[in-house]
Amino acid sequence: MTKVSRLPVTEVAGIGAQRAKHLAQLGIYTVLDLFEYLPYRYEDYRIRDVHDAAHEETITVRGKVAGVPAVRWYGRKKSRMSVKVQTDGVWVNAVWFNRHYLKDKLYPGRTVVLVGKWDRHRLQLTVKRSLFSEKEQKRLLGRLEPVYSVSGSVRIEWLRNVIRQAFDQFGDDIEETLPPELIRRYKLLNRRDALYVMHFPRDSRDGHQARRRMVYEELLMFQLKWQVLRHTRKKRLNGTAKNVPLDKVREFIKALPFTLTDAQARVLKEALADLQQPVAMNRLLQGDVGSGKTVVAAALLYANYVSGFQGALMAPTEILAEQHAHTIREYLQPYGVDVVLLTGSMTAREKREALGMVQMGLAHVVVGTHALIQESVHFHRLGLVITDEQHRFGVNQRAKLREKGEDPDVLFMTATPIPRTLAISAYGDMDVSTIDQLPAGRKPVKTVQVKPNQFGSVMEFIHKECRRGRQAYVICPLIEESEKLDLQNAYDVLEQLEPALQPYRTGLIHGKLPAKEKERVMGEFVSGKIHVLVSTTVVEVGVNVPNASVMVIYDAERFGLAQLHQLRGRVGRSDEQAYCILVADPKSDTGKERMRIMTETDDGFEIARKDLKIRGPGDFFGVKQSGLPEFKVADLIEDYRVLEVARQDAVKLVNSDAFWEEERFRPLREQLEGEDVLYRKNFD
Ligand SMILES: Nc1ncnc2c1ncn2[C@@H]1O[C@H](COP(=O)(O)OP(=O)(O)OP(=O)(O)O)[C@@H](O)[C@H]1O
Repeated sequence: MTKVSRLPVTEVAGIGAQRAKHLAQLGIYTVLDLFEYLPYRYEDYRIRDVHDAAHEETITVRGKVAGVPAVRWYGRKKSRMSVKVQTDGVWVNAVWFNRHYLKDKLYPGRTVVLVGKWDRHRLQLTVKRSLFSEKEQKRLLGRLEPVYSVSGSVRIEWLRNVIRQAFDQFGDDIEETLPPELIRRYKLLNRRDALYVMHFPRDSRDGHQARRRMVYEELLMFQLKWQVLRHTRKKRLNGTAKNVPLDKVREFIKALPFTLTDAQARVLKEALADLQQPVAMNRLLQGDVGSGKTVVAAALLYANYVSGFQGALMAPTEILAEQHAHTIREYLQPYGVDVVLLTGSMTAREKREALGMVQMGLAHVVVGTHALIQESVHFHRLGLVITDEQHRFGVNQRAKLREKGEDPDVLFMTATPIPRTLAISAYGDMDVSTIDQLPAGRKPVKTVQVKPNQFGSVMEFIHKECRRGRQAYVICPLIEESEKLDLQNAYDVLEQLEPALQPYRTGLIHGKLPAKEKERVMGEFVSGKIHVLVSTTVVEVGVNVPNASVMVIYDAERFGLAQLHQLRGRVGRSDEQAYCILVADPKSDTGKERMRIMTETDDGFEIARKDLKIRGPGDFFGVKQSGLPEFKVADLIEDYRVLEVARQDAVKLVNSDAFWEEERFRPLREQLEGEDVLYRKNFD
């Protein structure tokens, strides 16, 4: 049997060298890649009744032209044509943009099929595609057409055809990856049929079955990866059981300027117990914004140090790395711990110096960005690695760092409040600790929503807080897909704010600013020289300036709940009352709901739960910010149960000898192997 995973796409009739190059740009090299290049949605050519269609839904309707089209021109090129079409007893206003040449085809009485976006309030259909000929209608009506993400010179139509062709030629060679018992237990489609139906579903029931199979496969692979890692680590047992002088750690904690909350103390105890085990720690520490994760990290780095090991702390951005270095230094320097910063933007000389310190073990704690996992960094008895905002680091990056030491203890910190059960399922191989309590005396951040035209009163409020010696953040509107526009926008906001905030000083920080400049602006904000910090990107503000008491977020409805909550978490980090002002005029129901939730609750876990309920797709769990892994087919909320089932199956498989030895598991093992070289050695 031909291995479709090894066959180049040029084996498919109609794909020459040139076309193969274009496909390569989409990451498609082999025939199997082609099969696995799944559509991200389907165009639904099943005729719908407008009465049942939701607002803004894309629908296909059949109707009779009931009038003469009217064309309006905007300049010489742009046009808008509209005509009444009668369907299901409703007079729908059909609108075309820049398609005036279709006018002659739209004569009264003609039956047409139109695909477009439905405006339920205006009874209007903005047409995307019009099917006039009977032939075309016959070909498409009633079907679900796959839509692929394509770029460059690859066209969807062509891609569809070659995938069909590939199935004709090689479909039967698609290998089953799941063992027969799992297929039977869950009544899954075989891999070939599932893939075929994913591309060419006959109806939604059909599609549902195919999706079910692909989701299970994807989640099982995901869980297997984790379980294999965990399995090998446990088997090797070569973590180091540290001999932690607990009395010293206790002294450290006693000397802190505050008492740890019960939650902090409990979590610290859990992690300290891990350090003393021969199995390397692999723990997720989740805690709401401002719950005090950093001091727990500091205490652990200290425990690691007094046990005779080097420690590392990895942050997602330079600003955060710098801030952490600063904070950790404040905590640990009095105990003779040398903290060294290592970031990408340091000069060659600074870097060399830092690297030398790290290698010789003169640096006891290294704080940095991704720069930490580069080849040139050689650690000296690396015993503990802590990563902050762990979701920004991929599995491989984490594993790389792990390999640098002698299998160090690893703690991942995240502020994204993922309900605990979901966290345990998603991070299959980790233990989970949760700080579910804020330091005493914290007041909930007072959150209000204002309309964009209330600019004046917002300024007044910032003035008032600044007069009291407090500081403020202003987050600029988010303009997706264009950094340039973002920047322009930020400067515009600054220009508007500066005079309005006189005599208080404003500073701007954005992604494009050189590192040194960022550092300077941040430094001035921390020291209070700048009163109001204007910022474009969310990441740049993952900081701790307890004196800041106001957070203004422009266009708040455009951020997801998780992001909004993160941003709001930048204030309310002391005993003083803090405020969050959401500047928003939401039109959509989701936008309104988000604003309502934000103004009603301050508790991250509660927000996560509520969001799960309303489930704005692409909001909490759909976006990268959520901290959960992203999948091709699976959806963590919808398929949450499958995730848990897959986890249990993966645990059982990995712990059975059959999985490692028997033929029926070979395709699974091979697929895992193909995923990443890092896993390969587990199969030797
Ligand atoms: N037990 C405590 N009592 C009083 N203040 C505390 C306590 N623990 C931490 N803090 C202070 O609370 C502030 C927030 O703590 P920290 O920066 O560790 O939060 P975090 O959990 O990392 O938050 P985020 O994820 O929002 O960055 C800091 O100024 C810290 O000094």
